[in-house]
Amino acid sequence: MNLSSNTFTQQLQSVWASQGSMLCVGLDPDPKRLPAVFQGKPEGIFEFCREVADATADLVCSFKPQFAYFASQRAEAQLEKLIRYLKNTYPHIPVILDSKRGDIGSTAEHYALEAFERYGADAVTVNPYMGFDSIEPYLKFAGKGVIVLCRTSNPGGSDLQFLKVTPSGEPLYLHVAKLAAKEWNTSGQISLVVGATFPEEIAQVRAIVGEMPLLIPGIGAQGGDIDATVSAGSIPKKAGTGMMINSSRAILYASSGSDFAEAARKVALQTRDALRLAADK
Ligand SMILES: O=C(O)c1cc(=O)[nH]c(=O)n1[C@@H]1O[C@H](COP(=O)(O)O)[C@@H](O)[C@H]1O
Repeated sequence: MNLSSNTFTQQLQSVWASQGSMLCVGLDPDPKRLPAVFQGKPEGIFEFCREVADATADLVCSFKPQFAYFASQRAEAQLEKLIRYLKNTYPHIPVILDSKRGDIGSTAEHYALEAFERYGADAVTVNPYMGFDSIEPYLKFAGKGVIVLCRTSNPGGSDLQFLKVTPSGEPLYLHVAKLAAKEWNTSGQISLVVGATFPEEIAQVRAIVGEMPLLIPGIGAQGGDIDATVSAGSIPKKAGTGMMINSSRAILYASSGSDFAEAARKVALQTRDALRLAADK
């Protein structure tokens, strides 16, 4: 295990305890859905995300800005500014850059520099399809979190992730979970993505990975069931820990009016409380 202080995993342990929340608010600023006041404004994307973050910061265990929403709008500078703002204002809340990168080692080195040095994220999502040498460059950044796609929340995830890949008939997503937990995670930096839309698979993954943190998108707009998700992903005797359960659109676009921040807070509060209730069952 990595013993350097304030690692992503340690940040998570502290924030689960101090905030009493497993909610991750996803920052996916869709230009078509931004409230009118931000449309066409030079730093409208940054300002929208900042206001939602300020309205929900006491309710979350992490924030997860999604890279594509910024890059498609030529708003990488606003993403940099947003992560800097979040880290300065809420240093106890880990920021996950969701960019789902995956490439050969020499290129992955630059994706890792992008995530951890340019953007200053605490963790990044990565695609394991190209194997360990495509993940290794991220692990060289001691203490940073590397969140590997395992069983994704989308329906098409089954196309490949369910293929049986071992003589014993193990599906690919469980093979990824095993590799990640038993071979790749020598420094304790790895977490896995499993979708809230597939609670049975969350339980299978949890059984393999022990106490490894899970990023679980798919509640809210994708319809994942909160009770089933929390029950499947819980760590025995450690209720309220082990999961970053993401909701983006249901919180960000709870209202398209001038009350968007208040409405986002209301949905975030309901979601955090539903997650807490489920954990206490
Ligand atoms: O890695 C992710 O965050 C991710 C993995 C996955 O399997 N499914 C998934 O929806 N996501 C991301 O989680 C967010 C879900 O957004 P909502 O469906 O609006 O809550 C989006 O930013 C997705 O890109």
